[in-house]
Amino acid sequence: MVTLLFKSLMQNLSRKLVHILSGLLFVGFWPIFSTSTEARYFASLVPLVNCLRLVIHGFSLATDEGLIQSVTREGKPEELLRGPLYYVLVLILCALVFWRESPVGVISLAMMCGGDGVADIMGRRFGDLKIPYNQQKSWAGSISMFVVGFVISIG
Ligand SMILES: C/C(=C\COP(=O)(O)O)CCC[C@H](C)CCC[C@H](C)CCCC(C)C
Ligand SMILES: Nc1ccn([C@@H]2O[C@H](COP(=O)(O)OP(=O)(O)O)[C@@H](O)[C@H]2O)c(=O)n1
Repeated sequence: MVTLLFKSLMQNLSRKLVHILSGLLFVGFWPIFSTSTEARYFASLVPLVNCLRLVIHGFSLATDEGLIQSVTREGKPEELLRGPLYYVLVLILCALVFWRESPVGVISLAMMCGGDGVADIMGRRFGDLKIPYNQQKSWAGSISMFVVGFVISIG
C-alpha cells in the first residue's frame, strides 16, 4: 500500500516536473535560433516530433512505458491524446504564430507551463479554500498560477 502511494506520488511529481520544465526549456532555447524567418519552423520541429510520438503511443501503435508513466495520471496510453497533446500543440502554435516578435507566446507558455504546473502542486497541497464558481479549483492554486506565471513571463 505504501509502495503504491509512493509510486503514485512520484508519478504525479514526475508529470508536473515534465509539465513545468518541458515548455520552459523549449522557450529558453528560442534566443539561440538565428534571425532568419525560417528559424521558427526549425524550432517547431521539436514539439512536432513529440506531437507525433504522443499520437503514435496514444493510439497504441507503439509502446513506450517511460513516456506513458512520465506524463499520464493513470498510466493509460489514451491519456496522451488529451493534456499532453494539447500542450505540445500550444507549443507549436506559439512558436509559429508569435515566436520572438510578440510577447503573447512567451506569456502564454509561462502561464501554461509554469503557472498551471505550480497551480496543481500548490492547489493539491494548500487548496482547502475553493474559489466560488469552481469547487475543483482553489484560491491557493489560482493565486500561485497567476504569481508564478507572471514572474516567469517577465523573467
Ligand atoms: C504532462 C504534460 C502535459 C499534461 O497536462 P495536463 O494533463 O496536466 O493538463 C506535458 C507533456 C510534455 C510532452 C510529452 C513533451 C514536450 C517536450 C517539448 C515539446 C520539447 C522540450 C524541449 C527540450 C527540453 C529542449
Ligand atoms: N487553480 C487551481 C488549479 C488546480 N488546483 C488543484 O490541482 C488539481 C489539478 O488541477 P489541474 O487543472 O492542473 O488538472 P488538469 O485538469 O490540468 O489535469 C486540481 O484537482 C486541484 O486540486 C487548484 O486547487 N486550483
